[in-house]
Amino acid sequence: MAAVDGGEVDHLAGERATAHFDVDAMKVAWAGSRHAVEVNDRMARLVASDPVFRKDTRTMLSRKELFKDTLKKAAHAWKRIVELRLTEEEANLLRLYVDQPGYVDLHWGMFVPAIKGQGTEEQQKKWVPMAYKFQIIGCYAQTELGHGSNVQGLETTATFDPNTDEFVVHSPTLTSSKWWPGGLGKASTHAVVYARLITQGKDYGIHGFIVQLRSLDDHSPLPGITLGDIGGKFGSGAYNSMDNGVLRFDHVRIPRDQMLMRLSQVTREGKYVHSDVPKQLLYGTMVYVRQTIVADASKALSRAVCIAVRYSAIRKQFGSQAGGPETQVLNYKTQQSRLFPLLASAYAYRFVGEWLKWLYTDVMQKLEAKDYSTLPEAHACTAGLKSVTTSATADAIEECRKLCGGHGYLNSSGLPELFAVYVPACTYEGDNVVLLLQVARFLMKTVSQLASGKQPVGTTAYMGNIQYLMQCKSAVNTAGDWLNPAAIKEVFEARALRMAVNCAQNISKAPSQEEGFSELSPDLLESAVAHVQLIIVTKFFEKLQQDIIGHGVKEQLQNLCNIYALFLLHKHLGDFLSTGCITPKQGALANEQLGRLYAQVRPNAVALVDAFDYTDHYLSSVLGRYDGDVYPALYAEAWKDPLNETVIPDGYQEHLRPLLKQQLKFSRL
Ligand SMILES: CCCCCCCCCCCCCC(=O)SCCNC(=O)CCNC(=O)[C@H](O)C(C)(C)COP(=O)(O)OP(=O)(O)OC[C@H]1O[C@@H](n2cnc3c(N)ncnc32)[C@H](O)[C@@H]1OP(=O)(O)O
Ligand SMILES: Cc1cc2nc3c(=O)[nH]c(=O)nc-3n(C[C@H](O)[C@H](O)[C@H](O)COP(=O)(O)OP(=O)(O)OC[C@H]3O[C@@H](n4cnc5c(N)ncnc54)[C@H](O)[C@@H]3O)c2cc1C
Repeated sequence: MAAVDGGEVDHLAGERATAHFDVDAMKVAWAGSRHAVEVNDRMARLVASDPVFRKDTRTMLSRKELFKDTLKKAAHAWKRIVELRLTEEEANLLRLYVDQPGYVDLHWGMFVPAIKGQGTEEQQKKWVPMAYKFQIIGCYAQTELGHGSNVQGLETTATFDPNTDEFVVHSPTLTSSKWWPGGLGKASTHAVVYARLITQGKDYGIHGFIVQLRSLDDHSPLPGITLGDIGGKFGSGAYNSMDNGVLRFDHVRIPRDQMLMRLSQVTREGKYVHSDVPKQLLYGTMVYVRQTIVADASKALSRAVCIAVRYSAIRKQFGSQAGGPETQVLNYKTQQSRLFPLLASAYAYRFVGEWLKWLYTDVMQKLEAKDYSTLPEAHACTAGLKSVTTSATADAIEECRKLCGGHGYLNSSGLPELFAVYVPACTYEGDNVVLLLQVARFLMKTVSQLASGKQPVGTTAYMGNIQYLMQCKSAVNTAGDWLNPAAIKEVFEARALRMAVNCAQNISKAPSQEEGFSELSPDLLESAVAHVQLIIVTKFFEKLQQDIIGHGVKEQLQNLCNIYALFLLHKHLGDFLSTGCITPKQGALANEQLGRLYAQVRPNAVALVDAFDYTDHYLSSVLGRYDGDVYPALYAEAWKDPLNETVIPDGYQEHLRPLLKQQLKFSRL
């Protein structure tokens, strides 16, 4: 049976007509500038119009086919980047819209930044141009079979041999095998390897080394190196396009100058010298990537929300008893109360991601000038925001799948693959719980310094207002009062501070700081989440203070900001009540206001997801199509499944026919 033809109609035109704002101006607010809209659009369309970048049959490919397809796409993307002389910004976007995880992500996302951040100028001059021209392919080999979170616990050794001026890189145990690095399994020729530096008989802890893994002539592993892929991962398609790898070293020798020596050096004689920079700069690449992961969260979340909103406007159920039309599921208040907070979160993460990028750039400039004072805050912000936004996004993608009912479970909805690709973000680049505990540690330090009169700055500046925030009571009296940014900010600040102070007080009752921290760690996690949510809410309000142009755009963003904040208040009502920041009545008023805000978003919902400006190719979802022509597309998609290549399935003769024709009968029948 062939596919049914779809019409040329925009089934969502009615929805688009009800929008109260200028969608093109909203595109600018979302993307950050008119230039960003233009370049995003151009790169997305370039990818969408190129048959090599098709991805509609991806989930049906075998692992080998998928990997080969990824190599093909990466090579083709590079060819186009060179042919069209794309700028770095354009090239990054082109890769983003190709939308298939692969070795290039780690090559550009971690290998190059690691060399730039931790290599000397000389090392950068030698290695970066080769990496930029793809004469070498690199990955980031830190995690081992036995240790990922605990970086200080890594076991791989790099022992200096002064006789030959080389390091001997070795995997002393099974658990020291490098395990997980993306791009390592099959593609990379080089890696930045993290290993314990041993010289003159002393262990100086973890350092980075550039190690060649494969021959540049025939790609075979170099002597002493064992490596391969670690095996299939969660979901079909999805992250299986990536060759996450295993790597073992058997006394592999590398020249001394392949230790990344910007932060510390080993001299020709084997003397260890540490520069006067904080040793945590070794973790700089992780800080950089965590910051990019926050921006990625808004991308992934907005994709899922775009699919769920458009489909919810098309899908109709119930309400036609009198012969009238059925109800669009988007009109159900339950659908709105599940979906609109996710829509608001997508915008919130987009703006906090923008701010985090600014913070990161600012910290980097300060580091260049040898000012290391903002490093702890940069670490806490990147770790905390990475954790909160990825956990919420992973949950939200799954919620969007459910919001699309049964069809959301089909691969052709795009949601299963999006979830499977996205969910490891909660683990990679730092397990989300481990990272939140880092934030909590930073908060406990800040609280303990309050007593000494040290004024907190940046994202913890609110803690300086401790006298007021520990005893204030919200003055909200009506549902409308919750639209006042000051009222929202006050309760979020009071909640975060009171939770942190409670933890600090309880820790101080324990026999030791360490025992108290461990005992209180579940509470500390919640305290860290409260602090990070305050940052997101605050940055959304700050965004609204900026010059936002376009008819109705600011009003829509205000609604979304209020939804984001009041939804969090509703979700974490227990925190706000138990810390005495609000009364149960005020909690109920917040919920009442939320309902009103959802009603205001409803006519704008489709236009608000249109403002993400995603092509159908990037969305890769029959449910999220721009034209809303969902049913013919679903129908056509089914016939593409390999199972439908023949009318009679493979296996009929061996297993179905004998069963159907069997003469044996159960004796009881
Ligand atoms: C375009 C680009 C696209 C990119 C796409 C990429 C694709 C993505 C694909 C996926 C790719 C996935 C790729 C991958 O997955 S790569 C592998 C990622 N691995 C991890 O993230 C491991 C997580 N673990 C750690 O980071 C450390 O072990 C932690 C932090 C847990 C402990 O650490 P440690 O054992 O040392 O102990 P400590 O807790 O006593 O801390 C000691 C002090 O250090 C401070 N501190 C700690 N950390 C930092 C920091 N970072 N900056 C500044 N400071 C820092 C800390 O506050 C404390 O300060 P103080 O309290 O003493 O003052
Ligand atoms: C898809 C993917 C890609 C990756 N790519 C790379 C890469 O390119 N390069 C690379 O080097 N690595 C990579 N990794 C590895 C990744 O960085 C680690 O898996 C991650 O840091 C988590 O470490 P772990 O696996 O050791 O988890 P574990 O630490 O073993 O976590 C197991 C459980 O223990 C809990 N836990 C651990 N420590 C604590 C603690 N102190 N307190 C409370 N709870 C704790 C965690 O919350 C978790 O629930 C990748 C991983 C994945 C899944």
